[in-house]
Amino acid sequence: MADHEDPKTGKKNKGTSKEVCGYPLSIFFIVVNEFCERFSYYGMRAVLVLYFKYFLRWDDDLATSIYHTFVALCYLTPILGAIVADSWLGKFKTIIYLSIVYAIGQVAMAVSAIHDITDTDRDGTPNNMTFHVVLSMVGLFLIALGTGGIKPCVAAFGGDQFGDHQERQRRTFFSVFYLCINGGSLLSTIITPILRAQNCGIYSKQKCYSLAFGVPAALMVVALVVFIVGSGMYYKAKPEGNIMGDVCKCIGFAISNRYKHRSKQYPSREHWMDWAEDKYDKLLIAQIKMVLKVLFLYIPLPMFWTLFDQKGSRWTLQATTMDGNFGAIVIQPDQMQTVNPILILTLVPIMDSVIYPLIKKCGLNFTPLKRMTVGMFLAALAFVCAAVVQIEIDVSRKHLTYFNLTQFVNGMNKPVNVSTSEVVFGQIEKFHYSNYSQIRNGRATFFLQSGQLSCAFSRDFGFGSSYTFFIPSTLSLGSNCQESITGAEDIKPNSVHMALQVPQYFFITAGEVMFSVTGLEFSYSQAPSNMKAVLQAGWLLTVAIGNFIVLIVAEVAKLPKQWTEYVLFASLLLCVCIIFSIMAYFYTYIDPTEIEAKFRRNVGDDDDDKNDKQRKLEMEMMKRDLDRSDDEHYKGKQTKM
Ligand SMILES: N[C@@H](CC(=O)O)C(=O)NCC(=O)O
Repeated sequence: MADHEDPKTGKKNKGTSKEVCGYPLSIFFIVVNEFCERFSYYGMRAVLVLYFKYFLRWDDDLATSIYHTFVALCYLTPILGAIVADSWLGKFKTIIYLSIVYAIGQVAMAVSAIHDITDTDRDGTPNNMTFHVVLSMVGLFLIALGTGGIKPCVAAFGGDQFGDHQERQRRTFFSVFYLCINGGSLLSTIITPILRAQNCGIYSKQKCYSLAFGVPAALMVVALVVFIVGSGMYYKAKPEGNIMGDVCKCIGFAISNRYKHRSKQYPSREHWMDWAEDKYDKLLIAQIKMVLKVLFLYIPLPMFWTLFDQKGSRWTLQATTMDGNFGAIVIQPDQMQTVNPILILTLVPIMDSVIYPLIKKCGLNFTPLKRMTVGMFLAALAFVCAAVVQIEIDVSRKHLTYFNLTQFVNGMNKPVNVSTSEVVFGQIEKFHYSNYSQIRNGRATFFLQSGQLSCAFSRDFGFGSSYTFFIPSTLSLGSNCQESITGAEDIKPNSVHMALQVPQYFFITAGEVMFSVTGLEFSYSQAPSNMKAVLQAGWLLTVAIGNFIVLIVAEVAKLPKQWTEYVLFASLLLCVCIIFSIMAYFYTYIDPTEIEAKFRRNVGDDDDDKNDKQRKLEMEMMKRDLDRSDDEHYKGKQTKM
């Protein structure tokens, strides 16, 4: 669809096919697409670490490492997506093609979690683990490519749909978009752990990871279909050329040119990027300088993500050693992650409409960089809370899992069959015992059958407990199993309650609102008009690096106690927070539009009747303006930090 220009106002009006309440109708499809895609991503991610641990039977460290490698990959691929969209396919086609790759990846994950495929001896465990590992790794790679690749495209594609006369609607769209992300994440993080906790299988029943991955796969297909249905209504901007490539080439030229002219006989230039002036447009150089200033500030940021993304790994594993019985409901360890989107949905409006205005009323200038510093501090505090909870668990804990394990000893002189509605213990020979089997938390009823003898008994199981039940030799027709069968508690249930994780979730989410939401807006406001995507990709790269840091620190530190690792991460972030606050203090806000306008006025117009000397003088003044960042505009105020 082409741009339409209002002949009276001269304003651009893009997606004019249909409008609802001032919004282009096409936006509806994009918002629904984002909701389904985030449901798919967060739903799969919520159960991932438990899939590694309990299905693939990896230890905590390997599970955590692969989890963070995957998340890191998801945030490395946005660069790829941005390049493909900008220089080749355009956003629309990139979203379509990569969504297909994404959906295939999700399906591969779901198939990899079907234990029956390789369970040749039908004992409930896969016999060819390599098949499951390889298929799930291929699936995760495709998902990372898809989700990361479309990430910088979808929001920007949504923004493209608005005409110049729809500024207010465009702003609202971005807020709704963020709420949709967290709505999708909230729902999926509730639903997929419930699906995972079901028992399913053809030959034997096991935890249903295939369903927990299958539903996100289905939602990704829905996301794709919804996006395609809206196809006829979208405004599809043409690819603008590979701006990232231009930026890299320009920087490369500046460095090599500087190196060529390293001898003292050449006068030095004010900024090293000025060495690119011999070949590149001054406007492009000015824009790159703005980007580099922000990228420099990004250097300490990965540490925040290092802590933030551990809620999906270490914190979920921590929850497996806790008691999730909340009375009316029983919370699964992976469901604790829902606390984050719930708090996001409440904290974002509270911050925007109450806290920030209140701080402003108190006369404090709570600039974006100050907010981000406070956000980092809150994340460090969250890890201190996690360490305290961990100490509490270590003191009370006797074992490492939240599953309940049960075995039977048959004291009778004949075989007996034991089962529940979900688990089959099978036939236990006389004077023999069964293997341990996993039993769901809460009340379970066991059915015993031996010849004419048939009876049932029920017991309550606390999180993480383990029992051995004795079937007495005296058990006979008409016996009361409820009274005759005795049980010994091998392992006591977990006693530290999952509610104790709420403070750490509160601090990490308050930190996220201050750090992440503000950081996104900061990156957008400080980026030159044609490099907003470059800075978004740079911002997402900090998430990727943060996840790699988890791997490095966990590998290098190899701390014996989990709580000491939490304290280590909190201390590291605190140090980084101090460094960032110093860097932020020296940062001065710029108004990219103003700087660009000055350059355009003075550089682009060759027909200008100013004489060369005058123009040169003005250019020098502007360059100084930029290098010293004299334009300390932030929302119309002179401000530092
Ligand atoms: N708060 C997160 C969602 C979550 O962790 O459940 C968020 O908003 N992330 C941004 C995104 O783009 O996914």
